[in-house]
This record gives sequence, structure tokens and C-alpha cells, in this order.
Amino acid sequence: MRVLLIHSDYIEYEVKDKALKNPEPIPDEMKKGRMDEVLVAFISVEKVDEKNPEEVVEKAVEEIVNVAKQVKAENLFVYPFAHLSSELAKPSVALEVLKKIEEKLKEKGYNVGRAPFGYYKAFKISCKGHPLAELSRTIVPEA
Ligand SMILES: Nc1ncnc2c1ncn2[C@@H]1O[C@H](COS(=O)(=O)NC(=O)[C@@H](N)CO)[C@@H](O)[C@H]1O
Repeated sequence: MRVLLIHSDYIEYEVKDKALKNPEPIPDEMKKGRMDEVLVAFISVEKVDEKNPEEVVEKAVEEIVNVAKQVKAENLFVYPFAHLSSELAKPSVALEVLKKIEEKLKEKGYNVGRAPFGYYKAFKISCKGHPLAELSRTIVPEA
């Protein structure tokens, strides 16, 4: 799994077209979204993660929480992003992993948003630009 973390003034997105034949079914209210004062996690779920999705979910949550504490972010945003890796996990696994990350971050008390999976989306983001505002993590299951 590849994670790009951007501490932002805001992120906003708008769903455009389907990028997969069967994208995640979404209610109208998820077709556009915005979150302010937010730590955005752009996530590419990778083939190697299919070996132990539960483990990579736990590790990803730990990494995201660590950074959230450092930058004092209470709002988190999970953004499915297929462009951080050339070895992508299949969509069914990727969506489950991303939903689990969202769920576990909520269990830890954060306000968590998530962008729809399987769509081309327009998005705007305003990176804060401080030294910890742009970070990346690579997460892999134990061999
Ligand atoms: N492994 C993955 N990790 C994160 N997001 C994914 C993954 N696979 C699919 N997606 C989601 O599905 C969308 C399309 O995925 S994609 O791999 O780019 N596929 C396509 O664009 C297809 N149109 C051609 O392959 C991505 O924008 C993302 O929302």
C-alpha cells in the first residue's frame, strides 16, 4: 500500500464519470464533497496487500493516526488513488480495505470522510505547506 498524506486547508471533489465498469454505488450526497482543516490520505492499495488485508489496514490506521497527532488534525479524508503504484490490488479488495480504514479511524474518534471509489473525480486541495504537510508511507504485510 502506498499512502500520500497531505495536511490541507481543505479538499473538495466532484464525481465525473465511471472509471470502473462497476464503481461503488453512492448516494447523491456523495457525488460532491468537501472537508476543511483536514489530513488527506491518498491511498493506492497494492497487489501485495491481498496477502493480508487486515494487517495492512491496521498498519495504515496506525500511520495515519501518528501523523494526525503530529499535525493536530481531527478531520481525516480517505481518497482512493490508483496512481501511486503500478501494482494495484483488484478493486474488490481495494474498496474493502479503504472502507475498513475509514471505519477504524472513526472508531478512534476522528471525523472521517471518504471519496467515492471507481470514479473519475475532479478535486481541489490546498496544502498547508509546513514541514510535515507532505508525507508518504509504504505499507506491506509481513512476508
Ligand atoms: N487498488 C486501488 N487502490 C485505490 N483505488 C483504486 C484501486 N483500484 C481501483 N481504484 C479506484 O478505481 C478507479 C479506477 O481505477 S484504475 O485502476 O485507475 N482503473 C481505471 O482507471 C480503468 N478505467 C482502466 O483500468 C480509481 O480512480 C480509484 O477510485
